Order: sequence, then structure tokens, then C-alpha cells
Amino acid sequence: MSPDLLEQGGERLRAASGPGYGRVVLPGQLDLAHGRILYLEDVHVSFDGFRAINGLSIDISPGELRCIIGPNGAGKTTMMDIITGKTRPDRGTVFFGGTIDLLRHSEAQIAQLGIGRKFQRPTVFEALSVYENLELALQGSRALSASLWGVLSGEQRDRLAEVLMLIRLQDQMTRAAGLLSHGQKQWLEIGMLLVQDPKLLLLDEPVAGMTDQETERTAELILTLKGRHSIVVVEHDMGFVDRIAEKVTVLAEGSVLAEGSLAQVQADERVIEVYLGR
Ligand SMILES: Nc1ncnc2c1ncn2[C@@H]1O[C@H](COP(=O)(O)OP(=O)(O)OP(=O)(O)O)[C@@H](O)[C@H]1O
Repeated sequence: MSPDLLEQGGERLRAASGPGYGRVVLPGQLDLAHGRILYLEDVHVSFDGFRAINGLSIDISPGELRCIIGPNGAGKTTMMDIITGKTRPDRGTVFFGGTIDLLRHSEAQIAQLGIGRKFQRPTVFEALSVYENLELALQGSRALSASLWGVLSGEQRDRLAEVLMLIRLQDQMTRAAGLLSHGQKQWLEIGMLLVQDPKLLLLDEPVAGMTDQETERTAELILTLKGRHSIVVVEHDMGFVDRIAEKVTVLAEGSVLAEGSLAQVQADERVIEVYLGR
């Protein structure tokens, strides 16, 4: 056996003896063998003694589109903050795939691992064009030091063109982002995540403040992304949730109250109670 083959064999053995339970998982590769892309178990977070997240357990399958609903203060945003490393839980388990312990990674590392998050308020660069915003998202900080134009590979240009079509802003590509409507800014921000090809996409209230027509277009966009990316959507707009949802998780007081189709959870007495505040 050649030294190269021996070395490769050694690498595979070392990987197999790691936390992959006997499977060979290369560094940075997502292990989906357990059928979960995201896994939270018994997570707790308190803010000054107030239990914002209280024994939260949830798992998301690869390619799944999950909607998270729940009354104000249920812990939805805090859950997103925990997944993305913005808030550290007091205890609990948070895994990305079978082997990546997210609690051992920084916010920047988690983004690098392929978890993209869209916040409630769009944070596009208003003075830059739609295309430049996408280009910046694709290239990260490297684009700031290089000339913005003419540094993309053909493959990268194809990716930007594809995303522009998906978010339906191809006619607006040279327009300053600051001149877009609220809905268009939200789509641009989703596009800025998509160019990075995230494995898991977290969308926090994507249709807040949108017109009915913009909401419908956003539903179409998310349904197009379904299956290509694993997606978690937090949303209060039940019409929108009904349009896109397969499985819905209801959070209340920091833990899962109910799970199922939207019709199932809406018929659940406990869910009705927390929404009506009885
Ligand atoms: N940094 C913080 N310090 C203190 N309390 C916090 C902090 N972040 C969240 N909370 C509290 O934790 C609880 C859960 O908040 P969170 O924003 O996660 O709820 P939510 O379900 O996203 O609500 P909404 O639907 O209103 O956005 C709330 O009572 C909130 O006031």
C-alpha cells in the first residue's frame, strides 16, 4: 500500500472514532444519518430569573419546512438566538446534524457552518444596488477590499442570476436597495442568504409589514425553496402559515405546547387557551 493510501486510511479511521458513532464524517461535513438537521433537547435559558426557554426540545428533518408559532413572549426569537449562537443557554443540547455541537461554536462560525438567519427588520445596504448587495453577501468581507465589479467567477454570476430570478428582483438589479419597497427589501435579504447556499434557513417573521400581494409572493418563494433547504419560519400571520405549512410547532412559555398540522394545533384546547390568554 502506498504511503498516500495509508495516510488516507488513517484519516478515515480517526474521523470514524470521533463523535460520528462509527460513521466516517469529514470535518465540516454535515452528518444527516439520524435524519435530523437540527436537534434541540431540554434547553433552558433564564434572563434575570425569568425562564424565557424552559425545557425546549425540537428537531428538524433535512429539507423540512417547519413553522413555529406562539403568542408574544413564547420564546420564538430566543430559540433562534440560541441556534445562531447569539444567546447561550444555561443548559441543554443543540446539535446541527448528528455531530456538530452548536454550543461549542461562535455566532460567526455557526453562520459559516451553513445556518443563515433573516431578522425581522431588513438589514440590506441601502446605498448599494440590489446586485451589489447580493455580490457582497456572496463574497463576504473579501468584496470590501476588492473592486465590487468584475471579480466573480462564471459560476458565481450564474448563482446571482438564479437568486435574482427566485426573489423576482431581476428588473431591479441596478436599483439602490434603499429605493425598494419593504417587501422587496425582505426578498433581497432572503436572496443575500440564498447566495451563500445555507443548509438551514431561519426566517423570523418574513411577512411582517407586507401587503397581501407581497405576502403571497413570499409564500411562493418559500414553497420554491422547500426541499432545497431546510427552513424554519417563525410567523404570526396565520393565513401565511396556512399557505406554506406542513408541520407546525406551537411554543408557549419557552417550551413546545403542541405539534402537528395547522388545523390540528388550532383545534387543540391548550393552544386555544394560550392564544386567548385564559
Ligand atoms: N435579553 C433579554 N433580557 C431579558 N428578557 C428577555 C431577553 N430576551 C427575551 N427576553 C424575554 O424572554 C421572553 C421571550 O422573548 P422572545 O422575544 O423570545 O419571545 P417571542 O416568542 O419571539 O415573542 P414575539 O412573538 O413577541 O416576538 C419575553 O418575555 C422577553 O421579554
